[in-house]
Amino acid sequence: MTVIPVSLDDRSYDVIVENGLLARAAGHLAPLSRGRTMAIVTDENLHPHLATLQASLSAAGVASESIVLPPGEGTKSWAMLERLTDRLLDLGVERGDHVIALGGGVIGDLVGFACAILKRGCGFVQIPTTLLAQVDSSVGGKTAINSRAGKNLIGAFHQPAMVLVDPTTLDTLPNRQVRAGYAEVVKYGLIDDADFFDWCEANAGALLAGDAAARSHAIGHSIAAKARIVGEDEFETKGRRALLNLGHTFGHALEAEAGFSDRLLHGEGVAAGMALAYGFSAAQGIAPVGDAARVSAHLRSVGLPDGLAAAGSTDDGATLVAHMMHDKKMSAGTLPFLLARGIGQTYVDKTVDLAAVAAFLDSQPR
Ligand SMILES: NC(=O)c1ccc[n+]([C@@H]2O[C@H](COP(=O)([O-])OP(=O)(O)OC[C@H]3O[C@@H](n4cnc5c(N)ncnc54)[C@H](O)[C@@H]3O)[C@@H](O)[C@H]2O)c1
Ligand SMILES: O=C(O)C(=O)C[C@@H](O)[C@H](O)[C@H](O)COP(=O)(O)O
Ligand SMILES: [Zn+2]
Repeated sequence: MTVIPVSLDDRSYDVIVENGLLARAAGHLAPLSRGRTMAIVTDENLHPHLATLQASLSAAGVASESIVLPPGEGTKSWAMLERLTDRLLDLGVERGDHVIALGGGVIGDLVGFACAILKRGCGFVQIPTTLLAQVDSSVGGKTAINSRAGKNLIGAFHQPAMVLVDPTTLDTLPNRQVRAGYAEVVKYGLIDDADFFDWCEANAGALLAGDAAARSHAIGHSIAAKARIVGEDEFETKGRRALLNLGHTFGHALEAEAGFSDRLLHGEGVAAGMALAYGFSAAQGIAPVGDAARVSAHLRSVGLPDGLAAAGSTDDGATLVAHMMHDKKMSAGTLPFLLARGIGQTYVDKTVDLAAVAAFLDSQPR
């Protein structure tokens, strides 16, 4: 068992990583139940894992009620938020209760936001079941739904009380979803850890094939990186947490263009976005051209999009930049960009000319 602390004053919690943990989850959850029924929120693709969790709780004498939502990015919506909060209120969830989010980043983000606003805030626990959720979304307390204007625009910072990661749940995850989650793993190397990017280049094949040792290393290393950065800047006000947004300004625009559908998964948008961030950095003379080429080559080698063409983008640069204007990093009309001086040398640049970004995008092959 690996325990990774997330240190945030009175909002601190542990991320517990262990193969087979789901079947033993009640050992960690029962103390939070206060002898009351626990609500589990999940999606329709999680039935086997839901059964494992229910069995664990039931064996420990903890009653549970399950709320099963449709899968997919469309579930991060006002309609599903209303449906979920109505159900949680019907179940009589109190502020001192802990709702269990069992699923990927969609379930985690939606449940986290519902719990941030339910009765002005109740507790929740993350049990992430996708690679993306295990290495990124379940940790750090960003919660949100999408709105007509864009990605994650309605949300709150609300930390979970605990994160339980069972890497063996990934055995049932479709390959495309594993690859999409891998984009957020590579991100930690590109942000500030060139050695980890080297490790990714050497071990991506094994990791994506389900090798348990490679998977455990990637998950533990990624969670530790995220916990460190979130611990330095929980509310994204100090310029540190923004680094976790590498590739996301481009990526969210591409996701918006795809209508937040499975035409382009979040991780796929992030992969294309990271390639574009490195490509733009190289085009501006900030990063070596060879580093940008190495990033693109690695993403391509694992079957992730490495730019606009592979992401299926047809919009022109100005249209994509218009999507970016909704980015939450916007400040007094300026959009800070995550650029890089090289692999593992990402930084926040507040001087980027949006016309140059549009021109760069127009110069890219489609
Ligand atoms: N809050 C954050 O810090 C943060 C970080 C990164 C991403 N996100 C958000 O996370 C979302 C993407 O999350 P995701 O990639 O996990 O997608 P997801 O939640 O849609 O899950 C992907 C698919 O896999 C299925 N699935 C989940 N676990 C499974 C399993 N073990 N076996 C079989 N099928 C399974 C789901 O039903 C779904 O169809 C995006 O909305 C993104 O914005 C949030
Ligand atoms: O935790 C963070 O901070 C991140 O930026 C992690 C990202 O992978 C994640 O996709 C996040 O939801 C994007 O943040 P947003 O503020 O741009 O919605
Ligand atoms: Zn992300």
